[in-house]
Amino acid sequence: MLGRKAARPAGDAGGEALRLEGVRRVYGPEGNQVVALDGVSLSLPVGSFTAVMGPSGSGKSTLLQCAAGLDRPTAGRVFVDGAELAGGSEAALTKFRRQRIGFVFQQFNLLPTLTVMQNVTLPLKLAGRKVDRRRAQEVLERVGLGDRLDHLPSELSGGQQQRVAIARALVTEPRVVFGDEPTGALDTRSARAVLALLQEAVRVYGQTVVMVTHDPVAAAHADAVLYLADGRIVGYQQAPTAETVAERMTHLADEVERQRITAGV
Ligand SMILES: Nc1ncnc2c1ncn2[C@@H]1O[C@H](COP(=O)(O)OP(=O)(O)OP(=O)(O)O)[C@@H](O)[C@H]1O
Repeated sequence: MLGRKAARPAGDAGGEALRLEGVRRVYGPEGNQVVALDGVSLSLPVGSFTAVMGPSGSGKSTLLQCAAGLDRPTAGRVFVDGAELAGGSEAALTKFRRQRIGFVFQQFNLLPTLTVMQNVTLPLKLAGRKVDRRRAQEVLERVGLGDRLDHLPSELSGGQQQRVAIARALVTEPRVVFGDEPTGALDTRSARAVLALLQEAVRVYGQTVVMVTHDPVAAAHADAVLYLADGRIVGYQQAPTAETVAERMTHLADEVERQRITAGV
């Protein structure tokens, strides 16, 4: 019903969606540098739902930005669906993102003067693709907003706005959808609805999702959790539950604190 990906069963990996090889991101001038990512390598299969967790400042957002082509690594390589997100011009990077990547932000980032339908069809327009209003409507129905097409974002609740943002991220059938704290600004009930939609995108439609979160309950909706500390991957957990994630996060925070004290930082 929703195009070529619709029938892909959950768990039918069908290859690698995202690959990072030795990704490093250093901010700031020589002599005053911050190493935000310190050689991150990972491989995520198509149709996987991964949460990224770690203490504040561990590099989660930087990882997402580098993987999504919103930022350039200082060193290392990023591949999305087998294609390298390489040097090139800003325009080339933008084109790469528009063709292969969807992004959901904490603050929704909808355009306030465009209707729900216009917000959702915008990525198709920007990518120079046919604006298929029927397809956009189907995706909006999927997120439960089929009856709000002509409304402005300001006429919707936060949870509804985030569901529009999810529809906007899914409409181009991107290779990977990235979410940076997509439930961070929502109440518990709206957050649950958003997480259920992301799960459905993965399980029913074979989408690949990578989500940064601080919330163990949100992380437990993913198939696996990647733990970051000081710019490095320090753990990987499959079939997470809110309890096991919370426990690991507590240990991780204690461990990072101990190391910082030992290092005199
Ligand atoms: N533009 C920048 N310039 C300088 N340093 C930066 C910049 N962006 C991030 N950093 C630093 O890089 C490190 C990683 O930041 P990042 O935002 O990726 O962490 P995070 O795990 O997402 O943190 P939080 O959970 O608090 O959002 C931090 O030490 C941060 O201060």
